[in-house]
Amino acid sequence: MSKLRVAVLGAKGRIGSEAVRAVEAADDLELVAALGRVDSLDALTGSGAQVAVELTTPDSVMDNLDFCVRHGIHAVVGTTGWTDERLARLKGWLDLSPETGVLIAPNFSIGAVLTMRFAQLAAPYFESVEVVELHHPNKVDAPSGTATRTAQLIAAARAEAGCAPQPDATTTALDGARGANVDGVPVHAVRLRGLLAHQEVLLGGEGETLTVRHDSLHHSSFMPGILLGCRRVVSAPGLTFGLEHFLDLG
Ligand SMILES: NC(=O)C1=CN([C@@H]2O[C@H](COP(=O)(O)OP(=O)(O)OC[C@H]3O[C@@H](n4cnc5c(N)ncnc54)[C@H](OP(=O)(O)O)[C@@H]3O)[C@@H](O)[C@H]2O)C=CC1
Ligand SMILES: O=C(O)C1=N[C@H](C(=O)O)C[C@H](O)C1
Repeated sequence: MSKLRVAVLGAKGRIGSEAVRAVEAADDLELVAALGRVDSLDALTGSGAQVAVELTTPDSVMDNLDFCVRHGIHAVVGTTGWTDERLARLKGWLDLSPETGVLIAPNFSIGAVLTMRFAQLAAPYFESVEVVELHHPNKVDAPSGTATRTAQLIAAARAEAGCAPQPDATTTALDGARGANVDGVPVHAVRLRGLLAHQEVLLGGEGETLTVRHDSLHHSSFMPGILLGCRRVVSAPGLTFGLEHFLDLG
């Protein structure tokens, strides 16, 4: 059986370099290009890449995806910075290339995907919910894509269940003291040397709290999700947002 031809964009970065090794080690995948910021995207078409793994920066990802979709190259995207406006632009490109698939995964680790699912499940049963994400200090964005997505899922679950807005009696606060407000859910971002990628969802009700915590201790935690994304995206045309759609979570 022929191997799936995979390229990595952002190949010298923290996660990109790990992805290069993971693709090289996979029996059913062939690494055909490993590109950095200065390399031409023509290497994608020249190498016959079928899937591009996009692990660059929020300022590069749109141009890279524009190129991939225009050339019918499927994409597995871990890069953050997704807004409604960016998603709409991407969907517009995909409409013109209906056989091409793009997976955007706010987080490729199974533990983080499950954290989001557990938080979504628990959120309607508690009066208060806050998200705390903790990352290495070289991370360019805040809050993390995972924390933003987690808060959006929590807010949607609470709205669907008819929950009242959560109480917050703060009348004075220093700017930022209550974190960022994502759809009504406070999200706090910690940047600390020694950390990699961590998240806590704190839920509080009368006389009890529940904490859902996930820790990525090494970039290897993201690799099974990236490899699964490569294998599945080729038969999933259009936009898939979230790795959970490629997992059988029941
Ligand atoms: N979804 C998930 O599970 C995960 C997502 N991420 C996300 O992935 C992204 C990368 O993170 P991280 O590896 O830590 O960041 P790094 O800064 O370590 O890596 C980014 C790399 O991309 C390169 N780059 C920038 N622009 C381009 C371009 N146009 N073409 C090719 N390469 C380019 C950079 O090169 P240069 O240094 O020259 O600028 C750099 O080597 C972030 O958005 C991060 O949040 C990270 C981990 C997990
Ligand atoms: O930059 C990182 O490191 C990570 N980025 C992603 C995010 O913003 O959620 C995923 C993970 O948290 C690691």
